Amino acid sequence: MKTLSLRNLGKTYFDPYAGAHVTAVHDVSLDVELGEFISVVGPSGCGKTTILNMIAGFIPYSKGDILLDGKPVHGPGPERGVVFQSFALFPWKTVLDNVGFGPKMRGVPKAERDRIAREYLALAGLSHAAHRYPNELSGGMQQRVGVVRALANNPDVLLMDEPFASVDAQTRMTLQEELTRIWQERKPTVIFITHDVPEAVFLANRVVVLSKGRVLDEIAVDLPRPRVWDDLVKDDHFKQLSARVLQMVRAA
Ligand SMILES: Nc1ncnc2c1ncn2[C@@H]1O[C@H](COP(=O)(O)OP(=O)(O)OP(=O)(O)O)[C@@H](O)[C@H]1O
Repeated sequence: MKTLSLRNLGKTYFDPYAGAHVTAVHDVSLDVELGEFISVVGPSGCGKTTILNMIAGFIPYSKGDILLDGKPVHGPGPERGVVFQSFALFPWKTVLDNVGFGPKMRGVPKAERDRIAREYLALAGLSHAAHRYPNELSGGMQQRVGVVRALANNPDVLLMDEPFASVDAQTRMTLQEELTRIWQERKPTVIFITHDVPEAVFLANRVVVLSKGRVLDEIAVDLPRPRVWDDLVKDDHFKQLSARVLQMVRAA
């Protein structure tokens, strides 16, 4: 398991339509501890996805450093798993084979990768769906498969970009509870991007608020775990923390 450091990270894009450079990320420094769960919030266009894509190694950074266990990150790697809003499952593969895909790419033999996939499917309450195809699943189930597919690679760092944005509110709350439960069991380091302030607070140990490509502030979330919505909707401390984060995002 590894720690993640962003040091004075910056990203400038060339915008071909404007014929000019756009600085999406100005100067971001952040140390993420082993097994920490960080939520990142901020107004549209503040650079959240750009930062996540740089950590994933999908796009190069323009300045600064990203260090994973002290080593610079350049390009994607199996120690960093990514979950997007779109489910991005392979439609021609069963759920079991979707989840076993990462281990397959690492050369894990079939029996062992099926065992790994079944273990993760059980963790997400999806054992019954192992032999179905993605188009036979609801949106919430597809997103669960997306999450366990990333986890089946046993990543040190799980990068999540608004993974629950396209499911209904009820399913979303269930997925949030499940994710906190799975995280507590496996303890990967998680960076979770969201527009939803209560979601950010519910999930994280720390919420990072971005504004115009910079870190505006960070708030520690000292709510006890396990976290369940039935308790937290009535919890004054949860409400206060959410209100503080919301104020910051609105001021960002
Ligand atoms: N490939 C690109 N080329 C040029 N500009 C880009 C590119 N990708 C992002 N940008 C610009 O960089 C800035 C930050 O974008 P980014 O998608 O990282 O923000 P975000 O906080 O994730 O936004 P949202 O919450 O709307 O998803 C925006 O001004 C955006 O227009």
